[in-house]
Amino acid sequence: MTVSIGVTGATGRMGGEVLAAAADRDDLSVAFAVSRSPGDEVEGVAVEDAADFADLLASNQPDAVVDFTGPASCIEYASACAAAGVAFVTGTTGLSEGGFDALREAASEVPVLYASNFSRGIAALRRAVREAVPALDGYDIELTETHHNAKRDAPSGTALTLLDDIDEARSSVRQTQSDDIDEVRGDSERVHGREGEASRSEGEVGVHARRAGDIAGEHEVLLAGNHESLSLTHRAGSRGVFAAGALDAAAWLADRDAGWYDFTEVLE
Ligand SMILES: NC(=O)C1=CN([C@@H]2O[C@H](COP(=O)(O)OP(=O)(O)OC[C@H]3O[C@@H](n4cnc5c(N)ncnc54)[C@H](OP(=O)(O)O)[C@@H]3O)[C@@H](O)[C@H]2O)C=CC1
Ligand SMILES: O=C(O)C1=N[C@H](C(=O)O)C[C@H](O)C1
Repeated sequence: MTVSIGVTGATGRMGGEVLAAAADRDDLSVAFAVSRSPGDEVEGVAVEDAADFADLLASNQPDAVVDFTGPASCIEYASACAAAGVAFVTGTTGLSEGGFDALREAASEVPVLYASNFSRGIAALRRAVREAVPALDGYDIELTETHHNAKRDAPSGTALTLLDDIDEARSSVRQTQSDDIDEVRGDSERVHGREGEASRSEGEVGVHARRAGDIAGEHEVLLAGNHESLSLTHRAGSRGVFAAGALDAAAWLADRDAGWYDFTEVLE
């Protein structure tokens, strides 16, 4: 069965990658693509007006929509998909708490899959981090992400996901050490960059965002103790890895029930 998809942000960096990757697959077809600046073709697909998104959903009835745009438009596209009964895959980062609430609301109507990073390498890095943090309990942790100079949000969505993984791994360590729930709870202090008098406090996680050139995406989690350190690093060589993962997710999500899904489920 061929899964048909709608693509948003077609004139953007990721939109173009998604259309290029879809053209190479025979399990997927592109029903339509939209942008706020329609007109030209991208990867041989006519780019239609984003203002007509709801009509395009109704007339094409795609199995899923793949979205890499911005926080405001992501929510608008998700609610249109919820109204039309179409599955929604998004990798858009920079969403606020309210934005995630709106996405979860859409998930009560249709299947929704959000991932801050659609690469298999980051999925493996996350597993490695969740293993390394308890194994190196008490080590200092610093997270550095590097992206192209046009990225809007900082820290990256992936960095935020990794920080949550670190907190979760640390609280599972505390759980094995204490029965007192107040001692177990609590996220690490996140220190974004350092300047001047800024000595390190125990347990904080340093977070560093670099923006330069056309780097597709790099994330490093550094764990350092006395006389040893462990550096876990992922480098995306091109945006194709993200597009491939998002299309895998769309193919997987298309016939699911309404609900909130995770990219790790696609990889199982
Ligand atoms: N999860 C993952 O694996 C990955 C996630 N991303 C995320 O995907 C998103 C898009 O990245 P990228 O393609 O590089 O960005 P671009 O700026 O190149 O493209 C975004 C496109 O979205 C459209 N858009 C619509 N509304 C908005 C809005 N309110 N704000 C911004 N753009 C809007 C724009 O097209 P138009 O105005 O014509 O509609 C634009 O072309 C980002 O949030 C990025 O962090 C990126 C790579 C991988
Ligand atoms: O904007 C990007 O380019 C990327 N954004 C995602 C993020 O914010 O983590 C994923 C990837 O690193 C590329």
